[in-house]
This record gives sequence, C-alpha cells and structure tokens, in this order.
Amino acid sequence: MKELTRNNQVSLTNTVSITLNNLGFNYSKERAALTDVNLKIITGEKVGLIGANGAGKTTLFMAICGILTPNYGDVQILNRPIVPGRFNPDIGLVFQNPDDQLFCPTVRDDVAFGAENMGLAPHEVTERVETALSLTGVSHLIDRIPHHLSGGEKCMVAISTVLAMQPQVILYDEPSANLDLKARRRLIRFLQASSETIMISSHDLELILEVCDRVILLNQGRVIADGLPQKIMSDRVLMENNNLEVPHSLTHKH
Ligand SMILES: Nc1ncnc2c1ncn2[C@@H]1O[C@H](COP(=O)(O)OP(=O)(O)OP(=O)(O)O)[C@@H](O)[C@H]1O
Repeated sequence: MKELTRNNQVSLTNTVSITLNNLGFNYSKERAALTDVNLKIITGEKVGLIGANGAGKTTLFMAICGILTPNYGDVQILNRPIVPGRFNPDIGLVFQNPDDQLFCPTVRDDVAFGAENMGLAPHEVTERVETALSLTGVSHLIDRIPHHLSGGEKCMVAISTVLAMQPQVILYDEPSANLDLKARRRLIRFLQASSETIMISSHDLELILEVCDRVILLNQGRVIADGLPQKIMSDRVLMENNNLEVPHSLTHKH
C-alpha cells in the first residue's frame, strides 16, 4: 500500500528502516549499558530518544550504526543486518561533538570525505558536497578551516558531512548542545524539513516536541516508554521517575 508523506513523497506504508532484535551491550561485566532493546522504526519517522545522563542513548546509537558490537541481539537497517565495524552508507551518525566529525583542513574536504570513500566519481562528490552544504544553509563556509568555525557553524557542517553520503537513516546525537537560540532554531527547521528516517537523542525536550512524531524513553539501557511525544512527556510521574521534567510548553497547556 502506498501513501503520500508530509513531504509529498510516495512511500511504502510501514516499511521498516531500523529493526533492533533483543539488543544487549555492556562495556564491563558489572553493569549492562543496553538490555533487551526491541524496536522497529518505520521509514520516514522522526523519533526522539530521551533519558537522563548515562541512560544509554549514545551507546544505543553506536550499536545501531555498528561502531559497537552488541553482546547479543542484532540490528537491521533497511532489512539488512548491520555488520559491526563495516562502513554502511545507508546509515549516518552525527556525533554529539562536531569536533569528532571534522578533521580535514577545509570544510570542502570534510564534507567530501565520506562521499569519496564511497568510491564516487569526483564530479559526483563535488555535486554532493554542494548539495549537502546548501541543504544545511552553510555553502558560504566551503573554503573555511573547520577548526575555526563557531559552534553553530560546526554543527551544520558536521551534519553536511553525513548528508553528503545520502544515507536513508540518520542518527543525531545531541544536535542542539551548545547552540545559541538562532542556531538552534535553524537546526529545528532543518530537522523538521528533512526527508530521511531520523532518530534524535536530546536533553532538549522542546526540540523533540517540535520535530518528532514519536519518542522513546530509556533508563539504564532499557526502553521504558515508546509513543507520542506529547503524551509521554506530559506524564509527570513517568518523567520524574526517570529523572526528567515535563517540558515547560506542556505544563502550560490545558
Ligand atoms: N567507553 C565506555 N566505557 C565504559 N563505560 C561507558 C563507556 N561509554 C559509556 N559508558 C557507560 O555506559 C552508560 C551509558 O552511557 P551513554 O553515554 O550511552 O549515555 P547517554 O544516555 O548518552 O548519556 P548523556 O545524556 O550523558 O550523553 C553510562 O553508565 C556510561 O558511564
């Protein structure tokens, strides 16, 4: 069955982009970082991932994209198993700290890096770099030194490095951390308009409310709740039991 999405693209209803089957991971024997995580993320969904410090959000992202090898369970992206350690252009991760993503002498080189590693022809790489920088609104930074950019500029360039690989699934780890109001607003508009299947880990619950149609709450590596952001985040008991607060905009709605 086909339907029109919000972006007027034809998509297959209920096509699954991310499948996690009974996923578990621990950094050490004493404590599990992820326990029995089962999830299906539908193509085109924008999913928020919330939870207190240390809940396992970054760990879950690293397991989904194959940077970490799960202790048990498996991950499928677009119905194909993820092989830990192997580059998979279908999925991209925007790191919490843009400095972990930017290491080349120029913005152009950084944004080209992933696309070049996919073995694309030089003219295709150039085209992708220009398209990615234009989508994030930072084409004017193409010749700059990444290291010298502001926090907001680095954030959008880091996102561009992932967009240039044109993954269908993108994981954003704390994308609004350290952004000023204007840069945060630009990021929110960008995320709202994005057409990929996305997961966004964030402590910025208002951002999740504005961007996401589903939210997943983690506590000590377990999924505690999964559903509509307004519903989950307005549940005061649930939020407080998980060391979170009901976002301001929901406390003032009647
Ligand atoms: N490299 C590591 N070695 C050992 N333990 C780790 C490592 N990275 C994370 N952990 C532990 O795993 C747990 C989950 O951490 P993780 O960074 O995934 O949480 P998070 O939800 O992303 O937290 P935050 O909101 O603070 O970014 C924490 O207890 C953390 O101390």
